[in-house]
Amino acid sequence: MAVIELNTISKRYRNADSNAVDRVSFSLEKGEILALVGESGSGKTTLLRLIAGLEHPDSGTIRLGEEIIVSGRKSVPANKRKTGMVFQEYALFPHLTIYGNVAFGLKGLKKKETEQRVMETINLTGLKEDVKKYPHQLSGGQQQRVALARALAPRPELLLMDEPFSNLDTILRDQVREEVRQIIKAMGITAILVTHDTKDAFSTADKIAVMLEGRLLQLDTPDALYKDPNSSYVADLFGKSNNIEATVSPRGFKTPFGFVSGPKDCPLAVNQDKVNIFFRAEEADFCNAEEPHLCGRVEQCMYLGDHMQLKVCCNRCATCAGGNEVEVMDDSQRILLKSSEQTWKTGDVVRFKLKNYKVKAADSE
Ligand SMILES: Nc1ncnc2c1ncn2[C@@H]1O[C@H](COP(=O)(O)OP(=O)(O)OP(=O)(O)O)[C@@H](O)[C@H]1O
Repeated sequence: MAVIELNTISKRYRNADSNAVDRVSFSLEKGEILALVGESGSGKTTLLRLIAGLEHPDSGTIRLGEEIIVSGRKSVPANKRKTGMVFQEYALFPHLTIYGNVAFGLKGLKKKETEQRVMETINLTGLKEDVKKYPHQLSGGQQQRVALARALAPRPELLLMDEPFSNLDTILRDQVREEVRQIIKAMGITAILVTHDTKDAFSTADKIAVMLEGRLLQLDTPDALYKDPNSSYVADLFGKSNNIEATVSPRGFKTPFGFVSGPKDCPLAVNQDKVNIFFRAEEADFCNAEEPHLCGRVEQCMYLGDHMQLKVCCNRCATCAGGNEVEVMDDSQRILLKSSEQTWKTGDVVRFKLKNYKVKAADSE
């Protein structure tokens, strides 16, 4: 059984024109980490607060473990829900030691049990040397671990984290993400984190939910979201993508860059004349003229340190000297390719083949 299950949860703030959270449903299995990503105002924090019990939805139900915690007017109070919360600014108690901070949420346990639980959690989070220190004596990364230990000490069924890495500098952030993931995984806890940063989501989460205007656009594994996004919004959120128009023919797809051989059992190809071919820059391989290939001309080269990014125009575009016909260029006739070679220049002919691509309905964008 899923640890947490949301069913068509909606929330509209007083005097607002639209829902901050709009009919969101999903469930998570034990030990899964979910990242909620989306632009500012998309409803991520509101959704987290609804799960934590800091807000009440207008409709929908939430189940945590075996208990329905939200349904109609029923709402289990926040302090009775088996959730732990880590806030952006950590919210540690400055007058308490690390031990005191971690022990804070363990009221009700006997002294010996409390001691055992605190030390167990402190060991897991690598804070053993710091138990007697105060928060101001610790680095940002260490404070983050204290906040995590404090949330985990009561052994919640669900850990909620609101922008947990945003106070850390870039180098520390990479390290802390990894540590946080390892700790959560070691404890087998189900977790939801809210972040603006797609790198946080990719490196920490097992699944990512993309939100826009209160709605859940797509919830999938990082790999599936990257390689098979269900909308151009999701595709562009995780890096530049190529989405070229194509016409279906018996053996494949005619694109402005040439012919792409079709997979044998492509369901879209049967019923549709026009489709989109979707691929990431790194899913194209450069090749020579002897192999079957797609072809275009370099319109712009960008040196990006570890690779060159080539903006490539199809041969039919107005800006390409080699075009037989002049057409008005639209975005579908420009693509991005990645190259480790640094010898490209504007106007060069580029031949490439697609290692991977997805066929999408032309009207799916
Ligand atoms: N307490 C509130 N009262 C009224 N409106 C609110 C309140 N909190 C959030 N909102 C509105 O609800 C919508 C969703 O906000 P929310 O904070 O959940 O988004 P978010 O994705 O977490 O944004 P951010 O990344 O900037 O924190 C926004 O339009 C916001 O202005």
